[in-house]
Amino acid sequence: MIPRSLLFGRGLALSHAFSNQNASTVHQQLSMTAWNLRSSLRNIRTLSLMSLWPFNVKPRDFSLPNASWRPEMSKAYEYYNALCEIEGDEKRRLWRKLPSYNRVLKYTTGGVYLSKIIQSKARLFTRNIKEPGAAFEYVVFMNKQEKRCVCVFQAGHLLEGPPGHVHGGAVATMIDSVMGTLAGYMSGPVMTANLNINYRSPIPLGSVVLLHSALDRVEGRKFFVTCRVTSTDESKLHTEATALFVSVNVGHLFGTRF
Ligand SMILES: CCCCCCCCCCCCCC(=O)SCCNC(=O)CCNC(=O)[C@H](O)C(C)(C)COP(=O)(O)OP(=O)(O)OC[C@H]1O[C@@H](n2cnc3c(N)ncnc32)[C@H](O)[C@@H]1OP(=O)(O)O
Repeated sequence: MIPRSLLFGRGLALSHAFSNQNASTVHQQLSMTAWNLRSSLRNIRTLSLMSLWPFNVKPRDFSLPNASWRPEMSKAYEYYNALCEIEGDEKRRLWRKLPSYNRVLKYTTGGVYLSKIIQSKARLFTRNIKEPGAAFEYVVFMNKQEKRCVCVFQAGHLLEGPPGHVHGGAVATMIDSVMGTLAGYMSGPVMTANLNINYRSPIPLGSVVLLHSALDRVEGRKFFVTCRVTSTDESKLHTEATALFVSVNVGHLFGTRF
């Protein structure tokens, strides 16, 4: 049953509308009531879309182009996207564009620290700002055969560190995410064990850069990965990094080793 407070927002009730008001006020209030009813139904629909049931909504793919992308971002995207379409045969394609969602898993159980409410509210750090272009705008292209990937990254205004430039932590976040995505793509679930970064030149806020990441070597569960952040024409080096990722079982990720 729909609660009365939802149907008649702002305390507006039909009985009240008909008792002491003149006709035009009654008409106005009836319109308001209809409006409230419509907006309540909209609310209910929104609530159902927000539910934890995993199969009712197609999640937004944040890696697709949007209006906030600068021409340089679109150009780099189109370049790598064209590489993805070179081979007709799906299996023989060297490059793949990875989709990107704002949740790692729709709903997970078994975490020792997370309540179900926190789990349901959890969002991927790099995708938790909905406003297009405000923060991390990026897309990853993967080349599994060559054990490398390229990420096109446009740094939004919310990522400021030094005036007019991107925060070093935001750069580190992107580097960790891209290297982690590569290691994870090659091996399954991984965690960052070690990350070393050399900042060579600051990245202007709002600019577009490329992150080139490669799998250097594998030793048992250890995946050694490198990353270079450059301008889109690759003439300028912004950042260099190396990292160690250790493959883990799913239980480790959720805090329950089984
Ligand atoms: C799944 C869904 C995917 C979704 C995609 C979303 C994309 C987003 C991607 C986002 C990505 C973001 C990613 C994130 O942000 S991950 C979040 C940040 N990372 C962490 O919180 C990790 C915390 N650490 C641990 O959990 C454990 O220490 C790990 C799992 C790393 C290892 O503990 P474990 O008990 O399992 O293994 P082990 O201790 O036997 O060690 C194994 C081997 O590793 C060597 N070793 C360990 N540490 C170091 C070190 N610091 N330097 C050098 N070596 C080190 C060690 O000597 C040994 O070598 P060997 O003796 O065998 O030779």
